[in-house]
Amino acid sequence: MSLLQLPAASTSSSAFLGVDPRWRNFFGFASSGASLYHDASARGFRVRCQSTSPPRTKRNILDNASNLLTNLLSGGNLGSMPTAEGAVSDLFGRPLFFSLYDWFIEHGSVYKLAFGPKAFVVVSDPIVARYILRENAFSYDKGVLADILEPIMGKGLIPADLDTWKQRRRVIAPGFHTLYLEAMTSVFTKCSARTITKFENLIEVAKARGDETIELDLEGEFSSLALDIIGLGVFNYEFGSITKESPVIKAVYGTLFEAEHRSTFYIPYWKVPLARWVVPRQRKFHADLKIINDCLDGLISNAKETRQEADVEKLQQRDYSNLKDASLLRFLVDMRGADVDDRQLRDDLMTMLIAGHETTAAVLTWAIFLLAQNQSKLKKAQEEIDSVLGQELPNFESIKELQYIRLIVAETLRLYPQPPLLIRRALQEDRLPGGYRGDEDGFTIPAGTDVFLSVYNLHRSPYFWDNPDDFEPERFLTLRNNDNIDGWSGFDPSRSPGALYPNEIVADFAFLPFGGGPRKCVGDQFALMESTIALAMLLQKFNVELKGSPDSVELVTGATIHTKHGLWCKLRRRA
Ligand code: HEM
Repeated sequence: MSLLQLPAASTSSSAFLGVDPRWRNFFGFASSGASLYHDASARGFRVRCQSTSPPRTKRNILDNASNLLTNLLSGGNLGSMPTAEGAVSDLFGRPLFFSLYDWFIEHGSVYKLAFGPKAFVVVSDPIVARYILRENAFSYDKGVLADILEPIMGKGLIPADLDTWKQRRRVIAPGFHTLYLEAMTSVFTKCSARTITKFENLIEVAKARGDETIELDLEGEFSSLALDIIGLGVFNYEFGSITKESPVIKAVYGTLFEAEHRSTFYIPYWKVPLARWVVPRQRKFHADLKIINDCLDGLISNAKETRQEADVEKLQQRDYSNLKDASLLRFLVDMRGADVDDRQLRDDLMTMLIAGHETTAAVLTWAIFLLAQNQSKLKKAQEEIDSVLGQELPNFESIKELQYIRLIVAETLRLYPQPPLLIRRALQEDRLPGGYRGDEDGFTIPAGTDVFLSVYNLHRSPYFWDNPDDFEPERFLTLRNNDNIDGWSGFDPSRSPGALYPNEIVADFAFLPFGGGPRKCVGDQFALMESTIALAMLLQKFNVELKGSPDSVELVTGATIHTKHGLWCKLRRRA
């Protein structure tokens, strides 16, 4: 087989960008541009809007052009690195991360994926991942991911330049302190209870027709639940999306849809001059952004008007039971010495809204998908829930006792990591260490090289996991210690004493559900507790089966792995 060649531009809607539509899903590793959010955004509305993203400067354009050039040139300059040669058909009809897995098995844990002169380094190795994410983290930035997200998240933590990131991370991370997380468990419980009530009401209606079972798209329901939770937890805003649709909710879905669409395109079409005024989808996107930004601006100005300044240590000791607003925004505004302009705050909030919404919804979706196919494990989960909770609601303390549910959440993240790939770009020439299965001496990569860290490959690697494709939450209790692999310390829970959930430290970077190193997810504990509570409350009340066969649930990926047509399930009240 020969190296992939870029096909010629076609005459389709993408043609004005010079991109063959067959290549449009390349960067986002998607098999389809369609998504869960399509309907919500398609029913959107238009509002005349002002610019909400930073002005395009000559400098920006030059930087992008020079990045692209460096990257193109680096393609042929990766020395002796094994090269994946695939057929174009490998890229279509299924998400690219499946092909990246096949090439990993064939070529080893560090290989070059070449597309004509363009090349990416694909890493599926814990030693190299640890090096890039932790040991030499500041020699890499987010590369193409930042290009895609910057118009939406501005200088929020994910796309931020290093200086801004350092400043904001220092302020935001302490916001996720223990008392805040404890206060959040009542938000998780309250919102999950609303979802449960909705299902119970639907079952009552079904009963009136003589039916005990309802059929519904749980992915859609989890998306609403996660949106309501992130709104309350991050900026004390009640989306109420479980029961209603509002312009702000529509705008959030519209923005998410566009973010996903952008992540599935190779060329940044949104940077084409005048596109935002001429292309209807771009106009709608900017209108949606304006609606969200207006809403966030209102919340920020309210929070500032009621500011009660205090030192960070004092804020972390607040009596949350007496606070009307326990949100992260309250914390960020009240923190002494952390004054920041409204625009930065808005970028922070927008980043957390997007980073914390779809990811958690995806965890719940795939957990149910896996459990529905493993009814004995679902029963085991329900037995634990019955013995820990009975008919009571969960709280902060019960999370500690819901061990099996926590392991289900971790195992779901192993099999369906969100996102399946982490993206980096080398800021300078670097020497990657030898991996466990690659070149002993490692490889040199030039500045500008785009690196894909395949979390999916790491999590399903036959070299680190027994029966890697099987759903076995229990595996985390008996992980083998592969200390015969040079440079990798194996699995060892004692490296992370007190951790409630398996993490990258325990696995020495063979398990990366939230990344690792300084850019590790700042909301990991929030998300894990949210998923544990929502799952426990659902299984406490209902039995779940898939409506169709597991094979009929098609996967698509943008930033996260989700289904093409929803996760249609049958729900029945437990006796
Ligand atoms: C199950 C749910 C979640 C998953 C799987 C997840 C996963 C991740 C991963 C893998 C990263 C690292 C990305 C990289 O290194 O390129 C990340 C970063 C981040 N996540 Fe999460 N996340 C989740 C929930 C949340 C929540 C609930 C929030 C906020 C409330 C959040 C906020 C962030 C932020 C701000 C970053 C950027 C951190 C930085 O660069 O300093 N995430 N997330």
